Amino acid sequence: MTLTAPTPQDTHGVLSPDDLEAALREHVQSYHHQHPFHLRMNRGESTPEEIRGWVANRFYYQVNIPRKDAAILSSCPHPEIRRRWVRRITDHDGTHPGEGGIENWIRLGEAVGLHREKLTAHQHLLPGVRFAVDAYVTFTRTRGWVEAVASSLTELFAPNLMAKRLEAFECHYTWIDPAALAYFRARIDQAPRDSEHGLEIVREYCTTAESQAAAISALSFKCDVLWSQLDAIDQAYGPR
Ligand SMILES: O=C(O)c1cc(C(=O)O)c2c(n1)C(=O)C(=O)c1cc(C(=O)O)[nH]c1-2
Repeated sequence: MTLTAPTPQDTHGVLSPDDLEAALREHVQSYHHQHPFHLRMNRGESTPEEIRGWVANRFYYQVNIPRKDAAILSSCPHPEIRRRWVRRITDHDGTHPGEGGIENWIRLGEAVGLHREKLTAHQHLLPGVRFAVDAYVTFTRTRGWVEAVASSLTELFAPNLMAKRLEAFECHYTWIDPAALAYFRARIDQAPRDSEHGLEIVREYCTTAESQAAAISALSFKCDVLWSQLDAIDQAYGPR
């Protein structure tokens, strides 16, 4: 195979890494921080029942995140990427029983009045949330690993929302023990580290018009996953 400089035709429609990143970042417009359920929650207007419904249903997302990360690990052929990506699994699962993000989420559940056994058995799970989360896991199992990585990039937008949420919980929902908010405190540092890595991968590997379009549509799909979860939660627990 001869290596020649790309002709103008080869690069037609291909974005520079910076333009690709800008196109991805534009998706903040459809991120779930704008969902009416989150807006009400951050204004301090959610009832205890709404908060409980949200915590119980978001638990299904939480427990499935390490499963989708394991799917990405299984299809990624690069040891140097897997070595960094694997950290996401231990962040959520912990390295010992009683540690990690899932356990912290269960403690949040208990602090809002949910029973550990009912929460972990998904007894409160709404069908719309199940379908949305399952669609995310299936996406990462069936698409190429770079597309799956791109779908995680909603985390680019998460730290602002987490910081606002933490403030709202501490200020408005004083019936919740602040120690139970450990999950959100941890994510404020973890999300930027994770999204920086994801972005680095997408910038490096999406070098054709097709792969760039696939990355952008993966992120759009993921915004829909998050939005659909909240639609289902809002419909079940929000004001009529
Ligand atoms: O509470 C949120 O608004 C929120 C959003 C997101 C996100 O944007 O995908 C994640 C999380 N939380 C989160 O806690 C988390 O661990 C997480 C992992 C991922 C992912 O796709 O890999 N997103 C998110």
